[in-house]
Formats: sequence, structure tokens, C-alpha cells
Amino acid sequence: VGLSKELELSPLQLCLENLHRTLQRKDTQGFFAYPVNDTIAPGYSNIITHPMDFSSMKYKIDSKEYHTLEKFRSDFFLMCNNAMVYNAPETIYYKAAKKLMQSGCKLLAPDKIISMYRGIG
Ligand SMILES: CC(=O)c1cc(-c2ccccn2)c2ncccn12
Repeated sequence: VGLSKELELSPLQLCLENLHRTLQRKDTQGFFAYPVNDTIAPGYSNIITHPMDFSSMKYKIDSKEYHTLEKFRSDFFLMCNNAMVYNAPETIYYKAAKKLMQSGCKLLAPDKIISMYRGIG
């Protein structure tokens, strides 16, 4: 039921859901919504050893795989970095990743993370 579902989410999870939603909203073209596959990106799985995308991050939040904000933060930067490794600088994907990373830097700045823990703790 609705309320009991809500209560299942720990304070950390609520914080992670919030950060995830805020960051995903910035991906207006949806380039980072789902795993990149080799059909749309030839050779992707040979070049990128640790793929990451917003849907995988959401799954990790819901399955309580993130025990700290730092783990969530590193997955977010992994996702952006992968796009800046695979795609050439002049591509729309590289530019979108760079912009998304800049938003993430602000939202996930260490001092912001600390104040979030203060808020949770
Ligand atoms: C994130 C990324 O590297 C990416 C997303 C996509 C993408 C994602 C959704 C729809 C279309 N393209 C993509 N296509 C070709 C090469 C790279 N990409």
C-alpha cells in the first residue's frame, strides 16, 4: 500500500531518490536514461569496461545497493566519464556528458554531501 511503501524508504534512500530525480531531469534528451548498447554505439562494450546509466542507478537505489552517498556520486561521475571516453569531444553525447557532469559537481559537492548527512543523521 502507498504509505507503507513510502515508509520502507530509509532517509538515505529518500535523499538518493531526490538526487537521482534532480540529475536525470537535466538529461533532457534521455541520452543517459538506459544502458548504451553496441548497436547504437559500435564497439562500446569493448571500450567501456564499467557501463553506467540512470536506470541502473535507480535499480541500485531501490535494491539498497548504495550504502553511502559517495557510492552514488561515483556511479554518476562514472556514467558521465564513460560518455567522454567513448564519444569524441565534438559529439552531442560528449557535450551532454560534460554539461551533466558540471551540474553533478554542484549538486554533489562534498560540502553539500556533508550537509545532507547532517540533515539525515
Ligand atoms: C551516453 C552515450 O554515450 C550515448 C547515448 C546514446 C543514445 C541514447 C539514446 C538514444 C540515442 N543515443 C548514444 N548513441 C551513440 C553513441 C553514444 N551514445
